[in-house]
Amino acid sequence: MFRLLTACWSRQKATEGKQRNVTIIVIGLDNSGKSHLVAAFQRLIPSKMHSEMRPTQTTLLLDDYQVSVYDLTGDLKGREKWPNYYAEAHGLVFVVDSSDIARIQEVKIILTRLMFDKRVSGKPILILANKQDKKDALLPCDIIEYLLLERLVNETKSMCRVEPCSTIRNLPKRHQQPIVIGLRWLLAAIGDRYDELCTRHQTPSMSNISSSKNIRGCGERCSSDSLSTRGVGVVRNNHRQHFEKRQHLEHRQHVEQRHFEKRQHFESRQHLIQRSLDARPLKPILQKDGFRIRPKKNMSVTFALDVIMEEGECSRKIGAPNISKPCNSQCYDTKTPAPSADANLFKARRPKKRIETWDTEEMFLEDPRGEAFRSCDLTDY
Ligand SMILES: Nc1nc2c(ncn2[C@@H]2O[C@H](COP(=O)(O)OP(=O)(O)OP(=O)(O)O)[C@@H](O)[C@H]2O)c(=O)[nH]1
Ligand SMILES: [Mg+2]
Repeated sequence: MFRLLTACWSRQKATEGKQRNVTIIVIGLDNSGKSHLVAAFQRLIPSKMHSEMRPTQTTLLLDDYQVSVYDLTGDLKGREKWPNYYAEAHGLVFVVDSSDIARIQEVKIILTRLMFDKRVSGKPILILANKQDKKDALLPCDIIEYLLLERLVNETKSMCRVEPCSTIRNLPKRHQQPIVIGLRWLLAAIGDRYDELCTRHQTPSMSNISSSKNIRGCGERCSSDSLSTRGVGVVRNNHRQHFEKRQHLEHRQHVEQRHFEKRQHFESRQHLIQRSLDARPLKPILQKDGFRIRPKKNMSVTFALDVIMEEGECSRKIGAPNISKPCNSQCYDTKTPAPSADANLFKARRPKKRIETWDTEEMFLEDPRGEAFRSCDLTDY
């Protein structure tokens, strides 16, 4: 009995030891389904911890992670508070109402600004194309094309996955699987760069404090030095003045150079943001010869930064110039098996295929000309 208890205790200790604390923020426009998503997390993930300490925060236990999920409101007032959470977050979940085509331009503006924020750039982002149960919902390929996501990923170096889903309760469980699959992908992406992401959210404040201290310390030292040299010969004084003048000049040149670089960086960023915000008409994406084009299969798409990855795997060479292009015609592998049964949902597994299909046959119209997948070829732009 004693041995059994000791074994249990040491196993518990070992589990605690390798558990990682992760912070994730859930954002997106108001009414996109963020709160429903968090409720779905709670329902689908058999976690022992559902902290009710703060209404916006939920704690989940999944695989080796203790995940603090912050559900932030998406109205204008709520959006003002988002930046307070950026530095803290290891990864982000961005929820899109795929059925609200009228607000897709707003989504584009918000997402572009978000991904270009220096506290967010480089962090993994899971984009959930929610409300796929609705008849006119945009598919991931439509959303990717309209948001110019491939370009955004390339320029901001944030790994990204688009997962179609539905968060409402009364749908069959298999329609909610992508939620957990997406979260697993996000956690795996965070786990691969965990130390870097942890230091990153400490670094800005720490370095600010230490650098400001250094500057002040240096200033104090200089003034005391100059006091101590008063009264020494005029020649030495001249030398010193000359030296200080030179130092001052060099410092000014350095500051000007930095201003110039900052300005250049700012201008190029503005240019990129503006380019990304240029609206592209949705009509050609959605219509062809008067027919609404709807592929029968709905699927998730992962953007990596270097090599083509398997689903759930993450890039180790962040910052490499190329990204994989999973969203081209070859990648829409219609033979890919549908996600496995519910029983496998919570097993820590790494499926073989990168593109996950999700059968939405009953939700979409038939494609009368069999041309559905043409509209998804992102290699054209
Ligand atoms: N059809 C359908 N409706 C959904 C789905 N998810 C959420 N909704 C509906 O969308 C509405 C808004 O959902 P919420 O979860 O409150 O949205 P939110 O993003 O938290 O909104 P804010 O907190 O105001 O930013 C509700 O009426 C939900 O019933 C979905 O998957 N399918
Ligand atoms: Mg909400």
